[in-house]
Amino acid sequence: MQMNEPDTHFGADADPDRRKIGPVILDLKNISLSFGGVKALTDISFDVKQHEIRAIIGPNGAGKSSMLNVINGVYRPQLGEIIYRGEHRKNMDCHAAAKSGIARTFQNIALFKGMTVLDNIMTGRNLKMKSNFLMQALYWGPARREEIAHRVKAEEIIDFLEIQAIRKTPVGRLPYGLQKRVELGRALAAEPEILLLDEPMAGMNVEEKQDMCRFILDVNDQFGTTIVLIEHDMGVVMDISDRVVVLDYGKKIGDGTPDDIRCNQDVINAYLGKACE
Ligand SMILES: Nc1ncnc2c1ncn2[C@@H]1O[C@H](COP(=O)(O)OP(=O)(O)OP(=O)(O)O)[C@@H](O)[C@H]1O
Repeated sequence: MQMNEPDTHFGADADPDRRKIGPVILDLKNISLSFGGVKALTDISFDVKQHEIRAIIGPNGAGKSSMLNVINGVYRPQLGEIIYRGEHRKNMDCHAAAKSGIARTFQNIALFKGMTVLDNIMTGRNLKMKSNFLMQALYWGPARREEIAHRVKAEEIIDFLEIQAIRKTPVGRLPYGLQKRVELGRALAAEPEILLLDEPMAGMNVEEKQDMCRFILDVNDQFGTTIVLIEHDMGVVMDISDRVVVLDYGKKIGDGTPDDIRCNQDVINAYLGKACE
């Protein structure tokens, strides 16, 4: 498969010293996942360090989205182990993963198109809400105070993502690049420790990609959020990632810094298509 050429520099090269990369917080060991006869992942191991930007790349069907789905508990691997914040599990549980600080965006935008930007971002606060449905329906004392606090948080995210002007606009009316930004906002509303981004730049023009890169780097830098992202644009991947893991037909064929990956012959053969310069 042919990827986009690195047509621009996306700035802010990952600098592990400045950004204080921490210890491993997520360790995936020997993960295998099949759907009937289809082996989506075979014996995959890699880890994610606190505060790093970790990319997963590979051709279509390589197993990248399946890997994110294993990390946030949507898929349960048949073999392997996941160690998250020191706790060993055979698989993650979707709700527990979200509660314990793993948030996600999707390849195809998954927002409520008829709802405003603000309300979509508020849905990202759901897991943090303590008041029950009845209290919220009656908008009673504590529920009211709680909602105000959550709205303040949502507004902070809106300011951070520079989308104040569209906060009351229904999401379905926004151009694609802005919808992707709102989806990032909804994931940030959960105040995640690990943010999983599935092709955050897909379908964007160069300017929109530059904006999205800046926001991803700022989230990582200012909030200390660890980021795991799937991306096909190699210019973006090589510019913003600390480490890259490469999948091909469900197997791991490379793992290392962007420079290691650029010059890895298996990765060149399977995906990059040309030797490093
Ligand atoms: N729910 C599912 N049921 C059956 N097969 C699946 C399912 N999810 C993924 N697969 C299969 O697993 C393999 C890996 O798919 P996956 O979507 O993880 O790849 P990918 O690297 O994310 O591809 P792309 O870059 O096209 O999004 C494919 O053969 C796919 O058809």
